Amino acid sequence: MGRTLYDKIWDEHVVHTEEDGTSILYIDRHLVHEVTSPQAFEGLRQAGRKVWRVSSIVATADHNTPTTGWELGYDGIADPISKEQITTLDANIAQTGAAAFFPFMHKRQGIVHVVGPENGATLPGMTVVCGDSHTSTHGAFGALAHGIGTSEVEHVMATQTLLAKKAKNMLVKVEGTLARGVTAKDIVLAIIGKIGTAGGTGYTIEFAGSAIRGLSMEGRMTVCNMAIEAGARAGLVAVDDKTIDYVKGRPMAPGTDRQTGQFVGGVEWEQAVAYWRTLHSDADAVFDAVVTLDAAQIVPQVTWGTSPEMVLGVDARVPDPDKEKDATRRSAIERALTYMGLQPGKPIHDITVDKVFIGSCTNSRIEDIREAAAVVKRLGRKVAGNVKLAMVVPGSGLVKEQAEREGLHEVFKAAGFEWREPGCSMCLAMNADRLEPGERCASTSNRNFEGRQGAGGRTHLVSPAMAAAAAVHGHFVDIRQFA
Ligand SMILES: CC(C)[C@H](C(=O)O)[C@@H](O)C(=O)O
Ligand code: SF4
Repeated sequence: MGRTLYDKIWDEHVVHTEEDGTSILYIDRHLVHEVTSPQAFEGLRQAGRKVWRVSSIVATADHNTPTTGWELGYDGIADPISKEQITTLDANIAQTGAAAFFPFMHKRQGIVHVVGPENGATLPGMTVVCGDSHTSTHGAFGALAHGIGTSEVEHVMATQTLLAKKAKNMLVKVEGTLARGVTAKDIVLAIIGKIGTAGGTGYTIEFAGSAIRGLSMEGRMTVCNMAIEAGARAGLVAVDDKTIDYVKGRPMAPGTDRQTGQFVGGVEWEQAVAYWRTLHSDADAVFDAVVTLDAAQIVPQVTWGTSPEMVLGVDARVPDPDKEKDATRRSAIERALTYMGLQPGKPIHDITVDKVFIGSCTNSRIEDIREAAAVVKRLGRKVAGNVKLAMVVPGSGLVKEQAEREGLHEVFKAAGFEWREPGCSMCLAMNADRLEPGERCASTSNRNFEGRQGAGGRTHLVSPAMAAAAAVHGHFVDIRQFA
């Protein structure tokens, strides 16, 4: 019987399996950030253990880093806890070492899920872990990547392995052509709208079909990023030419000269590519569940509630709980509408916003920034009067640099957006960027839970193009009319 992509990577890394299915999985890449690593490092120290394979670690600071005031250096980190987490990471890496470390303000610093792929730290066929749920992002490269908890971070550091049970295989197939202006973000929100936030629980999801193949690597990362919001710990996309082209010449990829940073190829590269080309599900592989979506039917998506599955097309109206027969769901809708301050039946495009956040590990890569800038340019308008703050937060220092090289920051600044330093920022408000109670935000991030962007804040998840259009119109608009 044929194997799925997930089966193949699993088989390649499993060290031992107990009768009950509990397995020991070898881990190739360990991504580390400042929030979930301090206890792990401390635990190792207390037990007198060393990091098993220092060269598997790639670390950066992202959640707590400020997006302004970098001229002040570390003194610009106002919150003492944030500062402590960032300096603790510095000290821990100074002590243990790492294959690469991009500390606060380093030119390659950024959100760990942007930084990994960018530096070639994420490669096809790898097992990748990070103490962060959105590690699923890296599955876009045909890598088995998932988030782990702090105690598992310590376990991986100590043993280079993870205890895991194999998940079931789910195939989500998106076939056909997207309407103009509809993006990877809309695909993944539509998938979550269809299968729900528990739809992928217990599965590893492989995203496939012509619409997924048609996406850039950035788009595939956006889709895999939100696999966790669909309940799956890992998402995957098969390796193809786009994957290999993206990886080629990245600093930590095979075939790149470590001294000059130039691609030189060679046997290591050839062997890697030959292996990577096997990283797809066999034609006769059997999936435990298959879901299909027609790309042509996907409308730009906007979440209206407090869970990513509470999502509709921009042409829809806020749902009416009275029309929901299931009592549990009815009360969930009622509670969400109360929190969100929305009336049933209100057209989604009439919802006005107070703030706009373009950023996060879902949508802060160069393509996302280009998409948003293109909309701002095309609409030729300034940030609407009712929008108090519209901010663009690049995912990494390299994304920022590239965007500036292309003059995109000028487009934003001229329209009244703030152009910030890289980091997680208002995705989860661990730094100074946050919503005030009652404020409503169009956000390109991945979670719209109560209080996610600040206590009492109201989040609507959208694509970068939709967020940019909402910023200049002051309310949601259907991007297809401008695309
Ligand atoms: C802080 C971290 C543990 C958390 C996660 O695991 O995802 C964060 O990145 C998030 O997005 O909520
Ligand atoms: S950008 Fe948001 S979702 Fe991504 S790692 Fe940071 S806090 Fe988590």
